[in-house]
Amino acid sequence: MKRDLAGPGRGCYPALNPIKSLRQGQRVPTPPRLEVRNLIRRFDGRTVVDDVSLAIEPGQVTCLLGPSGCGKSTTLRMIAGVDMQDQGSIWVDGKLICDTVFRIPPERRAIGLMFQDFALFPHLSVAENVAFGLPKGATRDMRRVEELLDRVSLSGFGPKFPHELSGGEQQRVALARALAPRPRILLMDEPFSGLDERLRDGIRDDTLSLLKEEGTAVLLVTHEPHEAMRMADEIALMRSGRIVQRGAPYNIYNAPVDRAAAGFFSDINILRGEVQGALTRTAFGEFLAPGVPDGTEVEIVIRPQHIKIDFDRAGRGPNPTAEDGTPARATVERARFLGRESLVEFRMSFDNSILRATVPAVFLPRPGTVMWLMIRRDRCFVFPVTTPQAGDSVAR
Ligand SMILES: Nc1ncnc2c1ncn2[C@@H]1O[C@H](COP(=O)(O)OP(=O)(O)OP(=O)(O)O)[C@@H](O)[C@H]1O
Repeated sequence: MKRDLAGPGRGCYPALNPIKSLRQGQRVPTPPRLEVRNLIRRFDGRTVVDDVSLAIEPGQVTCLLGPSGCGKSTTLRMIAGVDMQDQGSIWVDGKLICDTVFRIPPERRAIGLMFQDFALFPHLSVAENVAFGLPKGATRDMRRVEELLDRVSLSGFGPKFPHELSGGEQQRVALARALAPRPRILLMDEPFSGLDERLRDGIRDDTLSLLKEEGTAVLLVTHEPHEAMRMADEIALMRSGRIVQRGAPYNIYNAPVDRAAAGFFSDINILRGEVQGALTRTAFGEFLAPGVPDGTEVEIVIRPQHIKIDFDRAGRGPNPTAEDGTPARATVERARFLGRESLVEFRMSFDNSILRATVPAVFLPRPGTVMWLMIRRDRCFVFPVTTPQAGDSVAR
């Protein structure tokens, strides 16, 4: 059945009601460039995408970030139209493009794709590769091709063939090819994963400025927190098929929703304690746990860079402060210089547990040295106890 997508009914963006809005003297809200609502996908009875909803504005880069197998690529494939959801709908500029009944085919979605294997056509020149998605015929807009090649710093490369280019150059051609038809939306699946580590950050930055210039709404899939922090206006953190947290990189990093979210972005230390009278006792003094019943175990998460180190003063540490709280005595187990920072592992006198601290300098105290540690209380997160995960340092 052919349906008029602009008209009322299923294809009409339900949040819009111009008449009502105008009566109230308000501006008509613009629908997001891309919106997915409650997408669900099951394979062999297993739910791999579980009620995923997202909205992306023009010029915005959203990163779908999560560990391998959490359902990121499957989400992208449904938006691209190469896989079908079992439930949920996909909307572009307020118009339905796909639900479980209605489906616009991939080639008519005006969505650009740049997937992991961005393979260029080997028998076509660079210019022909970039022109591939443009309307066919003699009038193909070669000015657009030249403009894009120039913009990805490959002007003059048009007559070359893909095998004559480096991996980074090929990636830039692939980006130009994806952007040539001016897609309203670009879906990128681990687009930088094949590149040399040293090249990546530069290419990420160049790609980001081009995407911003073009005003494209971008959904980028990655399992690398560093990449998401560098590229995203918004991160959607995904785990086991669900989006567990969404927000600006700063907010996701500084206000993680749970212990696993904190641990996804960096190494973490865990202090464990039992709540008694709304307080948890740790090596670093007492922490407030308001409203938590007595006897509940909680975890206090602290990143290694938020641990302060001080010297021993004949068996005493620094005086407690409001910001840092009570210092705790610890002995150096080992110290390593990692380039940008030094990583020092301490054994806590309080309970023999290990805590890791980083220092942005060369700092290599001898094993056995007694020192005092303080933790930035404003950088601690208190969560109910969950199962330990690889990489955690747990103190009790
Ligand atoms: N066609 C399929 N048939 C059966 N299972 C599938 C199919 N496609 C994906 N899966 C499964 O769905 C889950 C999610 O896969 P998906 O590729 O979306 O994960 P991902 O987060 O993108 O992982 P990665 O970062 O490793 O690419 C995986 O367990 C995968 O094995």
